[in-house]
This record gives sequence, structure tokens and C-alpha cells, in this order.
Amino acid sequence: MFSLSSTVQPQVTVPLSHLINAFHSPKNTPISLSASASQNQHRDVVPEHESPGNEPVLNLRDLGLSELKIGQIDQLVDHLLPGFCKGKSISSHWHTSHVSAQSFFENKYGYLDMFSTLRSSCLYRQHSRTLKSICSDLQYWPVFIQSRGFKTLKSRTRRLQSTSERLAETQHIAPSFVKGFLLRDRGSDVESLDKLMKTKNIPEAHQDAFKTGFAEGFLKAQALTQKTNDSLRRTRLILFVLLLFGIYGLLKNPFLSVRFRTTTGLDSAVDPVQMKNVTFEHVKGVEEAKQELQEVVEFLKNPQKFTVLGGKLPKGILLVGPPGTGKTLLARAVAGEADVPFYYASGSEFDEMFVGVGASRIRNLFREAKANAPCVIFIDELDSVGGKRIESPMHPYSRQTINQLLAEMDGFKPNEGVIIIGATNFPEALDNALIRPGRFDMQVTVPRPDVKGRTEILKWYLNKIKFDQSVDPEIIARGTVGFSGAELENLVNQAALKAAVDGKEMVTMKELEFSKDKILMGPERRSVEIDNKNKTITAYHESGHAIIAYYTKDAMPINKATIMPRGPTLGHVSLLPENDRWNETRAQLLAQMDVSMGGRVAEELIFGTDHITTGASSDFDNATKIAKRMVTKFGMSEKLGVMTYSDTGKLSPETQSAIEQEIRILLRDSYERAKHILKTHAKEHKNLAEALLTYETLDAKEIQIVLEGKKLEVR
Ligand SMILES: Nc1ncnc2c1ncn2[C@@H]1O[C@H](COP(=O)(O)OP(=O)(O)OP(=O)(O)O)[C@@H](O)[C@H]1O
Ligand SMILES: [Zn+2]
Repeated sequence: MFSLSSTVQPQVTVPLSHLINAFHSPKNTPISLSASASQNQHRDVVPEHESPGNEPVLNLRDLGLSELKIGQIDQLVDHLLPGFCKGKSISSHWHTSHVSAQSFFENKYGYLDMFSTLRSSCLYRQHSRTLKSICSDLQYWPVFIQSRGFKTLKSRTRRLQSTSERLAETQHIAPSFVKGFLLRDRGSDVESLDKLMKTKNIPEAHQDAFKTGFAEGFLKAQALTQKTNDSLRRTRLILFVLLLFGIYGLLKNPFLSVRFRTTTGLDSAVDPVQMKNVTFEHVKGVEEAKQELQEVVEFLKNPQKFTVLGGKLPKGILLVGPPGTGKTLLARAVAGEADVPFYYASGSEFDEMFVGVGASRIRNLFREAKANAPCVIFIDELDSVGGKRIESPMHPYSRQTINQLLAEMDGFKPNEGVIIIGATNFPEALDNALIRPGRFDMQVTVPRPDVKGRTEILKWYLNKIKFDQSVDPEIIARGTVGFSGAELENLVNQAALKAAVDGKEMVTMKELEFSKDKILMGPERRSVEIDNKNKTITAYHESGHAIIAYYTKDAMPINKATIMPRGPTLGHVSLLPENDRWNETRAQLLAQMDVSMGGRVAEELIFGTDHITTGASSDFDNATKIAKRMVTKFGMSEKLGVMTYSDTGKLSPETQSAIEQEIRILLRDSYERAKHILKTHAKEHKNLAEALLTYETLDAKEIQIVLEGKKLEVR
């Protein structure tokens, strides 16, 4: 509340709001004091449009302030708001300003908007909260909200409209819920307070106190809200900091930074594993590889011995061989023999979708290994990380990981006690920089085991199960040419499962044969109901293969023929070389092609060309592959000579057609040879087909009996 004493008027006490109101009423509308102004009645400031005449309206004249000169207004403001910035002249609204003022209001009326005055006054700084809340309240008062309008030559002058006037405009057109929505701010509070006082019949004398109490309550509520906002802000800040720490922790988490499988198969950070329980004793059938790695074991056991002599051991050893031949096992055995930590990493695990993860994992791996030297680092599937570097804009970062690997390998001295063993099935896919001297410069081949190696591996795994004395590992080994160590382990395991399913005490040859067939020809599909017609076609088709194999000199011996659906096929003839074939002759390759043609030729001869079936598609694929390798890789074409053609797609059209021509000739000749054999042995062909229809599966001995015209014993 402010008391104003002036020469023209007795002392008048006016609420600040009225005073501010008076300063601000844009049209400086006349404000008439009610008779009892000195009773200091509270006047509700209601929007003018809603108070025709019966509401007190104040203006400077009634406050006896209209005669005030500019200087006196200054004094008044000084008095009201000590510390209000000096030197700021409040010009009269007639003062034409050529320089735009700070605010739209001042521009328009030539004097400061009271709120900015209040805000810039020391009073505001001392009681900023109270004044801020009064200002923020007042700002909601209809009279102080200015709408921005611009006068243009053409358009009608858009009068400044307070919200209340705009409200009046919308009142007639807007439905009541919109009005209620628009009134949701101060105005409705004031009305409800008035109503409250009327309904509660609060006596005049106490109304002020009531209002003060209300205002205090409101301010307290505001303070509380402020406090809540502050604590909310603090909580959000704390959460944000925690989130940052969480993200940082995750990135630092070893699970994300370096994750390699240990022998227990659990994902973990780069935890070395002691391989005490794996030695060269556990690796069978690869004696040469074991010998080559023996010296590495010596080095790891006693690196000094090598440094004294000055010799340099290879930093990197590359194990090359088909899948399942024991490369990983060998690496573990090296670490186990030397009793040093073993770090397992799979090349495919290095790279993730995030750029740079692969390189950082390699850095972590080598850092850990160097800290635990002497040790073995094993990188499986090396080709997936050390593959030929492709320069392509699509993969600008594909080289990062391999470059990091190269850098790490160059980063430590040969006799530092860290041996890196890499394994790959595709050595030709490796980047040359990886296999140059000083990196993976020692290559150890781990081939498929020969019949002797297979026998050893079979014995090793048979000793882990109960088997019948009648089991002869040698026979099984002979019948599993080309099997890898992993396949042989699987064969013994499948036989043990079969014996368990059949409720047997131990594994016999029958179970071993069964699991061998399963691996060779696919699992039996007994449930498949084949109608007789299809069975007959299959019987003659498979007999065709068997007859060609039987009567072609360089063909592989037959192992088994069956018309039991297995895997994706309705029937199958499995052949097994009498021993391991390290090289194949032209005659052997041609014989394989002829055997493949036997199925289709049999269908054509027996059922006619209109009834040949699709069943021969995989046979033709096989024959075509052999013919293509003969022409493009093995130099077995008279016309094209010994030149090899690795990527036929990049050849000239003439060369390509010449290659196709040669392949076509080989296949045609093979077809004719097969036809000739089946025509010659039509009787045997028929007997064998009927035997298959009767017995479903015949082994090599039984096939021989049938083709010799003898009677099979009833099973
Ligand atoms: N020569 C072997 N002697 C004994 N067991 C073997 C031999 N080769 C393979 N195995 C068995 O097969 C399993 C798989 O072999 P391993 O993983 O070492 O082969 P790999 O060559 O590393 O295969 P890949 O190239 O697919 O990684 C071994 O755990 C082991 O049980
Ligand atoms: Zn076939």
C-alpha cells in the first residue's frame, strides 16, 4: 500500500495495484475515487469491458497526480522506488521518440512499462520474490496484457486490445467451455475470492485481513512451488550425472571392451585360461603338425634358451586345414604342454557394427597378453579379421582391425614370450601382409586324418564309451574316408546315443554303421510314406548309380545303396575310396562323372524320356562341378590346354564360350558312357532294383551278391 501526499490533495492511501493500474491504463481513463477511498477499500480490478460505470475506476487525476510534471513524476517514482535507475527520463506520451525504445510499451506510450521499472529497481532486488510474484500476478491482470498490433495505411488501426477485450470479442462467438478455458487465469481466482467472501458473509472490516491472509497463503504456495521446482531441478541434475557415470561405466565394462570365450565357453573379459588338461596326447592323427609345434612349446617353457642362442622364433603360427581337423585343439595343447595362459579369440567377434571396436579389442587383447607373457594368443577364423583388405568407399573402416593387428604384431619383439596362433580354413583369403615374414610366417597344415589317423581318433573316443569287443575301429576307419576328427567324434557319440535309445548295454558295430550312414547320407526319414511308383523309380535310379560304380574300373567302391529317404534325398548310394586319395586321376574324375549320370540314364532307359524325373538335378550339379574343375583348374582339356581360369566372369566372351563348350563335351561323353554300361548290364540293373525294393538298404557285400546273380539270405 502506498500513501501519497500532494499539495493539491489530502493524504490518500492507494494500493500499489491501483497506482500501477493508474500508471498503466493505456488510455489513462478517468479513475473515480469512491467516497470512502480513505477507508482504503480493496477494489477488485476487473476488466473494463465488464464494468460499465458501477466499478471504481482510478486515474492520475483522481489521485491528484494529473498536474504532476514530468520531473515530479520522476520524484514520485524515486520516492516509490528508491534506487530506480537514475537518469532515466520518463518522457510524456506526447514525446515523439525517434529512436525505438527498449520495449514496445515504452515505444508506444513514451514511458517505461512499470514492470520493467519495478524489475530494475532496488526494491525489486530486495524483495524480488514478492515483487516478482506480484508482477507475475499483475501481469495476468487483464489490463496489463498488451497485444501487439501494427497500423498500416491500408488496414484499420488495430487498437491495442487487452486480453479482456479480446475475451469480450470472443465471448459472443466462443462457446462457454472456451470462455472458461480463457478465464482460467487470474480473473477467475479474483472472482472466486469475491464470491467466497460474499457467500461466507465476511464482514467488511475483516475483508482486508481475509485478503491479506489469502495473499500470504498464495505467496507461501508460490514459495513452496518454487522450492519444489528447485528440488526437481536438483533431482534431474543428479539423475543426469548418474546417467553419465553409468554410460561411462558401461563403456569401460570389460564385457563390452574385450570379450573372448574361454574354454568354459563363458563370455568374459580377456581371461586367460590355464590349459593344463589339454596336451598333445589329446590330439590324434596329426603327428606332423604336433612335431612342428613341439619347438614352440620348448620356447614357451624356456624363452631364454632361445634368446641366448640368438635364434628368432616366429611371432605368428598359422594353422591351416579343413573344419573340425583339430586346429583349436592343437593350440590349446601347445598352451597346455607349456603350461602358459591361453587367450582365445574368434576373428568374427572382433568387429561389431560400431567402428573402431575391433581395433580396441585387439589392443586390449595384446596388452593383457604382454602383461601375462609367456602366453599363447589363439585367433580362430583368422580370415574373418585378416581377410584381404577391400578398398571400398562402402567399407572405409574395414582395414582398421587388421591394421591394428599388424601394428600389434610388429609392436613386440619375437622372443617376448607371446606366441600368436591363428587358424583358418581359407588361407588364400588372408591378406598378404599378415603372412609375410615377421608376422604369421610359420604355416602348419592340419589335414583330414588318413585311415591310420582315423583309426587312432576312433580308438581315442571309443575308449571314452562302453563298446562291444566285436567293434573293429579299422573297419570303421576304412569306411569313413574324408571324415575329420570332429566328424569321427560325432559318429562315436551318435552310436552311443543310438545304443542308449535301443536300450543296449554297449555300442556294437551296428550302431556305428548306423551313425556312419546317418552322417554320410543324412538321417533316415521312416515316417515318409512313399507310394510304390515313386519307390520303383527311386530303386531303378539308385541301382543305375550302383551299376555304373560297380562296372567302371576307376570308380570308387560302393559302400551302401538305399531307397530309404534320408535327409533331402529319397534314396542314396554312398561310395568310399579304398584308401585316402591325395590326388585324383583324370580317369577317376571321369568315373565319378559317369556314376553321377547313372541315375538319369536308368530313368530314361527304363521309363522312357517322357518319364525322367527331377531327382537327377544334384547328380548333374556334381558332374558339372567336376567337368568345370577339369577344364578351368586341372588343365585336362585338350582344346584349352593347361591354362587355369580362376574367375570365369572376367573372361572374354570367346574364352567363356570355349570353356562352356569343353564342359559340355565332357558331360555328353560321360552320359553316353553311362548309357552304354546300363544297356550292357540291363539284367543286373533289374535284379538290383528289385532287391532294393525288397530290402530297402544293401551294403557292398549284398550288392555284390545280387550282381553276381546269387540269392540274398533273408534278413
Ligand atoms: N585330431 C583330433 N584328435 C582328437 N580330437 C579331434 C581332432 N580333431 C578334432 N577333434 C575333435 O573335434 C572337436 C573340434 O575340433 P577343433 O575345434 O579343434 O577343430 P578346428 O579345426 O578348430 O575346427 P574349426 O576350423 O571349425 O574351428 C575338438 O574339440 C575335438 O573333440
Ligand atoms: Zn541320383
